[in-house]
Amino acid sequence: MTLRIVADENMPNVEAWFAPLASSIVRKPGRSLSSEDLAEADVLLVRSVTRVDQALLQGTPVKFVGSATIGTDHIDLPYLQSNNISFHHAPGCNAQSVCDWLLAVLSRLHLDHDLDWWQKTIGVVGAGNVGGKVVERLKLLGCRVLVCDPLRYEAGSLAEHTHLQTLLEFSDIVCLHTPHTRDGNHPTHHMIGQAQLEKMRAGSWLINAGRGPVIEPNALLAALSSGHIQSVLDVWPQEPLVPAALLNEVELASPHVAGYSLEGKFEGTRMLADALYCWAAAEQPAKVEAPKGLSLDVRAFECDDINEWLSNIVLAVYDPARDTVTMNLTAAGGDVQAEAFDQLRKSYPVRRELASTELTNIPEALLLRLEQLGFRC
Ligand SMILES: NC(=O)c1ccc[n+]([C@@H]2O[C@H](COP(=O)([O-])OP(=O)(O)OC[C@H]3O[C@@H](n4cnc5c(N)ncnc54)[C@H](O)[C@@H]3O)[C@@H](O)[C@H]2O)c1
Ligand SMILES: O=C(O)[C@H](O)[C@H](O)COP(=O)(O)O
Repeated sequence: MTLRIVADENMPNVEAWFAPLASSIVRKPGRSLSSEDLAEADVLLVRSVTRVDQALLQGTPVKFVGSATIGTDHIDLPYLQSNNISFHHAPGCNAQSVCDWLLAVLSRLHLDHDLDWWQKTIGVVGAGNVGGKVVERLKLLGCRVLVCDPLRYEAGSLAEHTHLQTLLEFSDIVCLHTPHTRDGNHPTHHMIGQAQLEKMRAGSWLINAGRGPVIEPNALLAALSSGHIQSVLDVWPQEPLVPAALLNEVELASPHVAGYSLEGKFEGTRMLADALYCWAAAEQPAKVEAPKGLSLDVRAFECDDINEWLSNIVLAVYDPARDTVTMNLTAAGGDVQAEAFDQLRKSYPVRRELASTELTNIPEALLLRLEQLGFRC
C-alpha cells in the first residue's frame, strides 16, 4: 500500500518513519490547515492546534487521522467514527516530559521563593498518564500528595480520591493535569473559578500544565492581583493569545511546552507510526532513536545546601526561567499574540528529559535523591 500523507510541519521524524509507506509526504502549518490541503490525502497527521472535524474532512479522501498528542479536544471523535475514519493518538507519549517540567518548576520555586516543596502538601488534579506519574514521583520524593480524579475513582482504578474542594483547601501547591471537557458528570471547563480559588490557601501555588480553559481567566486574574495565590502557567485560558495582564501576574510562564521534550516528541511520532503500519498491515522500519542526552558533572553545581545543589542540577537540564524570559521578551510589555505564541512553540529549543542525562562525579550523599528525581545514576 502507498499512502498520500499530509503532516503538521512541527512533527519530528515523519519522513524517517513514514517514507516506506508513502507516495507523498506534504508538510503544512497545523493551525491554518484547510480541506483544500487534504484534497489528495489518505492520511492526516496533526498536533493539538488543528481542529479536525467535518469542516476539515468532508469531501476529502482522508481515511486515517493521527494526532501526536495525548489531548483529543481538537478532534471531533463522533464525526470520525461515524464516517469510518480511523483515529489514533499518543497517550502517555509526553507524560515524562510534563513530570520533568514540573520538577524543574518546583526546583526554580525552591531557589527563588524558598519553597521547600518536598515538605509540602501537593494536590494533583487529574491522575491519568501525566498526573499518575507526577503523583508517583512526588510521593517518592517525600511530599504529602492529595489526588482528585472522580472519573478514575468512580471507575475503580484509583484507590485514594480527595474531593476538589478539600484538595484546594488543604494543598500548598495545586497541579492541574486534566483535559478540557464540557460534557459528562465531571466537565473541566472553568472547573477552577472564583469559588475554588477562594478555597485555596493564602499564598499557595496553582500550576496548570493541562489545558488553559480549565481555569476561569477573570477569577484567576483577580486571585493573582489580590495576592491571594501565586501561579505558574504552561497553558493559557485564551491560548494562543496570552494577555499582558495575566502574563504580568504569573511567576513562571511557558508557551504550552511542558510536553515538549525531545523524547516526548519522538515518542508521539513513533506511536502514530505503530498505529499506521498496523492499520496498513505493513512492516515497520527500524526505530528512530533519540540522540544521546546531556552529560553533567554533579560537582560543578556543588553548594553547601544539598537541596540547592539538587535544584541546580535539575535546572541545568531545563530551567523554566528561560521560557519565562522568552515569553516576556516576546510580549515586550504587551500581549503575546497568537502568531508569536505559535512561533515560540515552533522554534522551541531542544529539551531533554532527566532520565536521558548522564551524571558523572556523583557523591554518595546525593545518589538516592537524584534517583528519586528521575535521573538514572
Ligand atoms: N502542557 C502540555 O504540554 C501537555 C502535555 C501533555 C498533556 N497535556 C494535557 O494534560 C492532560 C492530561 O494528560 P494525560 O496524558 O494525563 O491525559 P489522560 O487522559 O491520561 O489523563 C487525564 C485524567 O484527567 C482525569 N479527569 C478528567 N476530568 C476530570 C475532572 N473533572 N477532575 C479531575 N480529573 C479529571 C481523567 O479521568 C484522566 O485520568 C491532557 O488531556 C492534555 O490536555 C498537556
Ligand atoms: O495534548 C498533548 O499531548 C500536549 O498538550 C501536547 O504537548 C501539545 O503539543 P502540540 O500538539 O500542540 O504541539
